[in-house]
Amino acid sequence: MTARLFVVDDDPDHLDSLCDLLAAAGHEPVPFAGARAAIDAAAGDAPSLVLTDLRMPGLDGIGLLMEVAERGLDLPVILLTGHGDVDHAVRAMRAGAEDFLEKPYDAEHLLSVVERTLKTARLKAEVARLQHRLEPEEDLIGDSRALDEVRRRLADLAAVDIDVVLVGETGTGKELAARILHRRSPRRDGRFVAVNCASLPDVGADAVLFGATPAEGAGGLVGEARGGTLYLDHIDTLALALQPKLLRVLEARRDDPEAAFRVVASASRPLTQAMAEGAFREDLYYRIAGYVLPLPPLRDIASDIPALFAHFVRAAAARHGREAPAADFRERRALQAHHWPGNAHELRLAAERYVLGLARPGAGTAAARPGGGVPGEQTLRDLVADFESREIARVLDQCNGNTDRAARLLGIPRRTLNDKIARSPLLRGR
Ligand SMILES: Nc1ncnc2c1ncn2[C@@H]1O[C@H](COP(=O)(O)OP(=O)(O)OP(=O)(O)O)[C@@H](O)[C@H]1O
Repeated sequence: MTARLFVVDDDPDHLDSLCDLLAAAGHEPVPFAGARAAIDAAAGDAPSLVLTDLRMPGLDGIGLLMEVAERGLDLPVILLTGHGDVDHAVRAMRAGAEDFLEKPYDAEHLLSVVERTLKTARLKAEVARLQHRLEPEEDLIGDSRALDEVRRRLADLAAVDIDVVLVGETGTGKELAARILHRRSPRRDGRFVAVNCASLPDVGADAVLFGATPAEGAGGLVGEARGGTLYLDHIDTLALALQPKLLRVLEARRDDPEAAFRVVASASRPLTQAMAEGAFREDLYYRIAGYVLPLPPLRDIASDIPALFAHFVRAAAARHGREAPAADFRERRALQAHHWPGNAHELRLAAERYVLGLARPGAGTAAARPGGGVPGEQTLRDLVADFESREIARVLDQCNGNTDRAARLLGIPRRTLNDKIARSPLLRGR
């Protein structure tokens, strides 16, 4: 199977002959005279393997290995060492080299080491992919009507080939929803590649996104999403300079169904707003906004908060090796009364503090909800009385204040109704 390999050597003759050997074996070698250039290119469009000389001026083979590890690049590296360079070879293996070959090496032997390394890397990727598919499916927690609606929409959208924009405040589960879309879509064999547009570097974002060699089409992170899902988080912050290129790549998807991928983009504000401010291109919007799905903030689905909190409590308890405490009625009410500007992120932290015994759920939060009062202090009796008063007020309105008819409709004696009216501050002044 043809593989793209980076070959690094400061000796041009040796570099040429190595590349010829690899090309003759059916691979696609990319030559580099220095380690630095190879690493920068790998960060944009990773090859299947790097074959590098150990001793080079500037960054040497060990330095290259260390940078690969530091940048979290999952790249097998084979080192070519000088004869008798045992110390360096040992250091290289410790630094994470896949293998090393002593010069002068036998061409056959080099090719067999390359093939073996490529095979191991493919197997590792396959195992990771299968493991991912075996992981328990994370689903949206909550059964409020709004969340049910989101769930239904996600199921409909997953089945069809359409790009989706998810709009919601931070922590409203946009990434979770995007992963659900990916998992349930016909393209789930491809990868789910998440790109946080807000944390792309100022310099070099182009290569990270599209690859270092634009002539070859989309490489980089966009290339990795081929056949899968490209999740563009915080797309409203994508630099204007990168937007036309993204548009071109998305348009090119149509020409090559094999390379096609679904775009799921997310934003914390409507993209139409970013467009009106001139921060987002209209043509790109109309390319990706196949369907715009809003995700509700926690304060709008307060009935779901206790279940989500319990989920985070269980996760935090497992992580810290503690018992999972259960919030009591008052605590659950306090949680529901909070404004939760950080939504699930904030709720997760509250759960962690609760598990560690650092704070009660909702402690110091009730007043944070605008106009929310202090429901955390209410008892069940208060809540029932509150509900009863509202129901009586509704029926009284319906009967134009006629207590006889209202008592009949409510199924209680008129005297009882009058008593309740006299005792309720809400009803007394009516
Ligand atoms: N309804 C939900 N059910 C289960 N887990 C949820 C739910 N909502 C959010 N989460 C969890 O809360 C965490 C934060 O959610 P997520 O990262 O999806 O939010 P986001 O909207 O993408 O946030 P940001 O805007 O900050 O990127 C994740 O671990 C996610 O799995």
